[in-house]
Amino acid sequence: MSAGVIAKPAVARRSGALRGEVRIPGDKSMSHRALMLGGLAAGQTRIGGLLEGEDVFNTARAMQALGATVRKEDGSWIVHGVGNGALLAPEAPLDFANAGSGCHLIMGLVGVYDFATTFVGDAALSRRPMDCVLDPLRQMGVQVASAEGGRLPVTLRGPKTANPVSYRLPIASAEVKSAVLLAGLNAPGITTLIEPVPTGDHTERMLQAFGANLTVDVGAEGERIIRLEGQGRLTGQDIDIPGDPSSAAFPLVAALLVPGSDITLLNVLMNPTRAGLIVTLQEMGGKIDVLNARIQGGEDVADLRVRSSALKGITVPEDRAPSMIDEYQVLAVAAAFAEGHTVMRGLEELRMKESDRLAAVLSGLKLNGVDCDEGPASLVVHGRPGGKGLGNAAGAAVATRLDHRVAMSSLVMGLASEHPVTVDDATMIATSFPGFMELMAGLGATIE
Ligand SMILES: O=C(O)C1=C[C@@H](OP(=O)(O)O)[C@@H](O)[C@H](O)C1
Ligand SMILES: C=C(OP(=O)(O)O)C(=O)O
Repeated sequence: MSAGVIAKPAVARRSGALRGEVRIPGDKSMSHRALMLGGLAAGQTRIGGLLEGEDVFNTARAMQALGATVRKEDGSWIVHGVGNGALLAPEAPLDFANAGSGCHLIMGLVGVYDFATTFVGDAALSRRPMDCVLDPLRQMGVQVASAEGGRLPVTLRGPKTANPVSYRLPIASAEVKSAVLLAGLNAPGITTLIEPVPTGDHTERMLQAFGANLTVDVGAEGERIIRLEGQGRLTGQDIDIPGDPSSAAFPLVAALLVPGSDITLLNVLMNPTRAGLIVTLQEMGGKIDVLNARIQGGEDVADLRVRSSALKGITVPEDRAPSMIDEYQVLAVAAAFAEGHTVMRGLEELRMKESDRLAAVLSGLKLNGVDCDEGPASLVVHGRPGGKGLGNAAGAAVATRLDHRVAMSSLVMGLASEHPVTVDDATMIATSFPGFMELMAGLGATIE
């Protein structure tokens, strides 16, 4: 719950078959980047399909504080940028509330400028260590002042001229990669980023679309080597943002679990660096048909027909984690209804999100009768097909810990469990999926 907002509990009950066709709201990762690059580029950027969620609005406000103008006109968002290298010093701290991606990326974007910028956030964001981004920025010559453990509030002041670095990502994180690349935009010469395991590539794609000189090569050990020439010209673009696969995940898993369901999710981003959940659920026996596969604005997009399915537990390949990092909680819910065990490994990053998501998912599942085990970076779920005995008949509520995805995945679980599933607070859902309740109700889900 953000400061000043009253907690709103919610309860999901076993539903009849889910039916219908729905459009998924815009991709959050692309929405952040479109506002940032639009605000930086010279001229006008028009964004269609922007996610109108709290996280994205905080990025829009930050870009305004840095000199861009942002307004809505005829259903699209119009951004006028300042030109690469010409961001203005903000007059007040930039408040990112719950949004890690907005905060991490803008630390890179503006942290290398020769003025002070302060970053603040809500209790969940203030708990998240920022060193993953602060370390490479220090190497670029940025002075960092932070609360203990590299936490918010953080103040950054760039040098007169930033050093372009060659940086090997120590963790598989699209946010860290993007922060370094965005910082490289304001450093003379070539910034090189070496990525041992591929992560979400929206920053690379969008930088190229805005005119940056950016190349991607594959090294001898299969690593991606990204080179960006700093201080080049960026020019405003027209961008159409497809639906967010991380949001599509909730109605998708609900339809797999609720008997008799048959739904279609329209306009879903299918970029392979983001589509790990769909592949995993198909391997578990999920009936997911990829329809009308097409390229839209340089990205793979498709419609997904999803029918209820008898799922089987699998071992999820560890190297798939970056392509479904935000989807493990709802995958754990799917696994709770699958025959056999589902093993998920390589999840250390999950402890650094809005909540310690491994701990949160484990306690939510246990509260609702699921048999599961947690390791330092792993989760094993022992499924119960049909959901018999799952849910919490006494109405005990899952603690959502300021985490939108804990709230949504728990509610999905309640739609197929024998007993209801209750969450203590659904307000955070507005950060990434403001129309979640209405969309689910439109498909026939019973969530109050
Ligand atoms: O690049 C992005 O927009 C994101 C990358 C992921 O974070 P990490 O790269 O830190 O794992 C993901 O969890 C987050 O929701 C969005
Ligand atoms: C981790 C997430 O986002 P962020 O890092 O932007 O807070 C998320 O949306 O699940």
